[in-house]
Amino acid sequence: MSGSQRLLEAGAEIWAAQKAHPFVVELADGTLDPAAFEHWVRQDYRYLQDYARLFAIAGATARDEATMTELLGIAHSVLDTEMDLHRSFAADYGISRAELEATEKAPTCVAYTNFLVRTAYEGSLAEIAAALYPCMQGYLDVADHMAEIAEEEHRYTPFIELYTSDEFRAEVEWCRGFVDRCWEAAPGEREAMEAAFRTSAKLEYRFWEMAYTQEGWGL
Ligand SMILES: Cc1ncc(CN)c(N)n1
Repeated sequence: MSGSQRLLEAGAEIWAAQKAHPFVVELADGTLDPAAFEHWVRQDYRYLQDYARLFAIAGATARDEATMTELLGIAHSVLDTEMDLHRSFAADYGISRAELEATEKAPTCVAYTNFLVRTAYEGSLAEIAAALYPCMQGYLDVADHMAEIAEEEHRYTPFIELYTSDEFRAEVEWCRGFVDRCWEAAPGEREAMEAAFRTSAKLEYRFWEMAYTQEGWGL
């Protein structure tokens, strides 16, 4: 069994919980409270800044040119294509790019981005691969599930379209191969990879919950 399959098996119950989360179900059918979605847009924008940083650091750490090219290409596509979706959703809410950039991170967003950036600086390339994998495969699987249960087009359809697009699917496919190659090349890292994968996967679940409850600091 490949490394990515092993990790996905270890995270099966977290995947199921994500697909059943009310944020996911209500986004799919278009009934999600716009305030919860606005919270997601703002927090995810701040998340993606650090997510792009994770790919950039991984790209700088990689030894071979093909891996560097791919990781730095994904960093660019996050900053460009993916964050453009957020900028256009934000514009619908009358939120400027400067306001998005100035959004204060909620506790879950702090926890998730700190974990990713810390892994980027302190972890091995194998751990970084495992930490970023749930963010890619998780969004693709959740969006595929949304596309299956969505009955008609609505205000959130561009979200489903972006995360089920051929471009995003190809990036996820590459990340899966990256995880598999790290798993094979560094057997001594497998335990650390599984721990990083599970932490990211659980934080993915918590991120839906953060947006749905419009989590703040209460201060
Ligand atoms: C929290 C989170 N995780 C993953 C993705 C997909 N890049 C995202 N936009 N936001």
